[in-house]
Amino acid sequence: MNLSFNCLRAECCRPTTMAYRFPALTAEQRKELSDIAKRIVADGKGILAADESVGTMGSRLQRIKVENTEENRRQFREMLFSVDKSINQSIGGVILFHETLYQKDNQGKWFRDILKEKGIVVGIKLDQGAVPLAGTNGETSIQGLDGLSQRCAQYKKDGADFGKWRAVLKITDQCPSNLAIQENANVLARYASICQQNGLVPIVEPEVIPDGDHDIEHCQYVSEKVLAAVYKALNDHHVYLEGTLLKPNMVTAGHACTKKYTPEQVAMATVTTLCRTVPAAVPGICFLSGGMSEEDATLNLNAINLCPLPKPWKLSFSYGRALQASALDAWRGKAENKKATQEAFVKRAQANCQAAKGKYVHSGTSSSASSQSLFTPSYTY
Ligand SMILES: O=P(O)(O)OC[C@H]1O[C@](O)(COP(=O)(O)O)[C@@H](O)[C@@H]1O
Repeated sequence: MNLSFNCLRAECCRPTTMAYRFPALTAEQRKELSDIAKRIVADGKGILAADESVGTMGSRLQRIKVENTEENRRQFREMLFSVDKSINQSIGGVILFHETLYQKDNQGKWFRDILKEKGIVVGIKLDQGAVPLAGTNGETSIQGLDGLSQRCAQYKKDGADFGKWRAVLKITDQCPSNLAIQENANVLARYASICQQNGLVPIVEPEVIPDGDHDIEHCQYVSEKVLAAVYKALNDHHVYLEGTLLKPNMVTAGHACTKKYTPEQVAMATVTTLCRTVPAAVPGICFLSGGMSEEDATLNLNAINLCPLPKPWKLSFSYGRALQASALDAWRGKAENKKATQEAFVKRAQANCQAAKGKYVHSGTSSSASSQSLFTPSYTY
């Protein structure tokens, strides 16, 4: 038998680079990756995305009139990471920014050790921001592939077990272009492959941002095109899907759309999109919150988990703004607000854990911070 052909039928015999003959990963590597991915999304757990870059954190802190210094960023994050150990019932992973991975608490203990002792998996933001795609209507690619393998190897030694890379696609009359879709899919796949080679589970984040007045059908059409391209590229790059997590946008109308949709409509459009594009081998899909209010992000996630369509993946959260807005509002840069800050964070984490099981019951008493829109126009770094 000639094994350099992928099919024995004469009419379609073509030489091929068969991944099974040149395996990208050993059985041990695959097991490690799949175990990490499953741990992060086990039993309704989700991810705290505390990986805001310095600039993004600056705009968060500006809202509460706190100066964007390294020490203020450290203090806020220490409050989140030092909550009671029971947080591990709702948070399976925390994504850190480079600076935070190398920070310590007031007692001199590494943040990463604090998280690991709680049984929480440590992740690291690996992308290095958007750059223009020439010849497009302001579209972008993401940089950070150069030296990525060395960075991943170092982060793995320093305690990280998963990575995150966010690509940004926008909806306008001409966008996203085919170039932006293909380029970002390919870069995400290359990043995912490099992560896996270094023992990090890649979180693949192709975000279709909610700017615009498009309706939900338009967002669904675009999200399907983007996700289909991403999974084609991941397959082309021999990425082991069982050792990945997807971080997509929910399928919603644009922020300026006048028509409003219920959580059930968002859920139906979102799960339909995922059914059409995301293989069942992917263990978990952790949504970003994309500027929704904390409460909307929780209600939509709950509706998604109640949606009567096939759902072969865990459907959970990887929220930045929707897990931290009330906490930031409670903190306002004052040490004496520690208890209120931690309570606000734990409350959102528990609510989203319930939503990831389709068991969230809205209490009817939302704080003003939790129902406030967290939308930031053109949220591209
Ligand atoms: O612009 P930055 O600093 O990369 O941050 C992007 C943020 O977007 C996310 O990918 C998703 O955050 P949201 O849930 O707030 O939409 C976070 O992980 C990250 O903190």
